[in-house]
Amino acid sequence: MSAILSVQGLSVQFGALKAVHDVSFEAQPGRITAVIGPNGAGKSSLFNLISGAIRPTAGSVRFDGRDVTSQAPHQLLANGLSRSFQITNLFFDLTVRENLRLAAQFLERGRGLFRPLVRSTIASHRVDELLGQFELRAKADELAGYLSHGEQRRLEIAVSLASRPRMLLLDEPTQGMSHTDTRETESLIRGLSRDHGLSILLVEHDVDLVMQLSDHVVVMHQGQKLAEGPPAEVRANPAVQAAYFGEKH
Ligand SMILES: Nc1ncnc2c1ncn2[C@@H]1O[C@H](COP(=O)(O)OP(=O)(O)OP(=O)(O)O)[C@@H](O)[C@H]1O
Repeated sequence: MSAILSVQGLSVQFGALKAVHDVSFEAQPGRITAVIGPNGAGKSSLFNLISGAIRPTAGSVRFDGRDVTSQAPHQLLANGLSRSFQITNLFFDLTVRENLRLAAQFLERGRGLFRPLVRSTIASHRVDELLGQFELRAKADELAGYLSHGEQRRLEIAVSLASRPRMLLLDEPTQGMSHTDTRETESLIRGLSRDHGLSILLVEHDVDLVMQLSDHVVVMHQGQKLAEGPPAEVRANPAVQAAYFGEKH
């Protein structure tokens, strides 16, 4: 199988600090790949490098065989790579439906200015589909700002998927969630991969979540890749235990 995402020698330096140093890994299509590591390991910086928020000092990011290094988020989206932050993509003073509608409008790009009816049907259909898939139909006409935290995170993921990307980058998708919301989000993410064939890269500090959810785990430590492999193998790695799991207990 050829990788959908390939990160090669990626590095970023803030002053003297090598926040990410020479990190390489691949993510396979339709699989859930996770990046974990203790506080300050460089996870967020790596996420920002891949999602185009910051530029690398060295290295490259290839998506679906194409060099996308330093591409802006909207260019990445046009190439099929979407990212979901922690609720920051939402407009709180718009309804759930309006938030989805705005994101789904991306599907109508390039279809010509003079075909408003066709364009509107495509976006409406996608909104309807997402309301059902993310169990937000009952909340469709509520303002996003009035939703519970868990519902907002669900809407945020739905917004990220509105344009039908092939890969989704998730930054700590369960941060600040209740236990119940975390379990629901976990099964939602699993469903996106298993039932919809979506490729997912998630950056997460919740080790238990990562171990249950991921097909492949990349462990970061002090800006570098410490290990990678299937969850059970990574968990059993003595270097990982010392650097990461050791810290937890
Ligand atoms: N824009 C920046 N300017 C300067 N230093 C930064 C910047 N962003 C991150 N850092 C530093 O780079 C290192 C890695 O930070 P990063 O946030 O990537 O780690 P992390 O693994 O996501 O940590 P956490 O789990 O605590 O969020 C840290 O020492 C951090 O202080």
